[in-house]
Amino acid sequence: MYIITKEVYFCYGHRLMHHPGKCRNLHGHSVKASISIKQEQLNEQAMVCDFSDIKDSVERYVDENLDHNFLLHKDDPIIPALEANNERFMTLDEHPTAEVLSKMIYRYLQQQGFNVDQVVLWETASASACYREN
Ligand SMILES: Nc1nc2c(c(=O)[nH]1)N=C([C@H](O)[C@H](O)COP(=O)(O)OP(=O)(O)OP(=O)(O)O)CN2
Ligand SMILES: [Zn+2]
Repeated sequence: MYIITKEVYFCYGHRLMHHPGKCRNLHGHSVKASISIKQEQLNEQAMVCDFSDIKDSVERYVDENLDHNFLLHKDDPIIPALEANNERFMTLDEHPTAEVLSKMIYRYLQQQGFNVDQVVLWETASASACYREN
C-alpha cells in the first residue's frame, strides 16, 4: 500500500455552543489539514496521484466553504445578527469541531474520486482530529 500526504492551510471562525469552557466564545483558528490518499498500485507516472491534484481539489472546497468563513451550529443564536449585517457564515447540523470538519473534507474528496486514507485537521499547534473509515 502506498500513502501520500498533502497539507493545506486556511482560517475560520467558529464557536462550540454549550462548551463548558472558553470555546463557547466566538473565536478563530489558522489551521492545517493533512490529507492522505492511498493506492495499492502506482499509476503510469509512478504516483498514487499528483500532489497538485489533491491541492486543487481540496483548495476549491476549502475556498468555497471554509476559508475565512464563520462556521456555526444551525441553532446558534448569533445567526440572526450575522444575517442582519450581511456577514458570511455557514451552518452545520453538527457542532463545528475539528472532528466534524475533518470528516467534511474527507467525504468531499471521496466524492471527487480520491481513495482517501485519512484527513487530519490541526486546529492548533497542539490539537488535531483525524477522520478515517477503515
Ligand atoms: N475533541 C475536541 N475538543 C475540542 C475542540 C475540537 O474541535 N475537538 N475544539 C476546541 C476549541 O475550538 C479550540 O480548538 C481550542 O482547543 P484547545 O486545544 O483546548 O485550545 P488551546 O490552544 O487554547 O489549548 P491549550 O493547550 O490549553 O493552550 C476545544 N476542544
Ligand atoms: Zn475553536
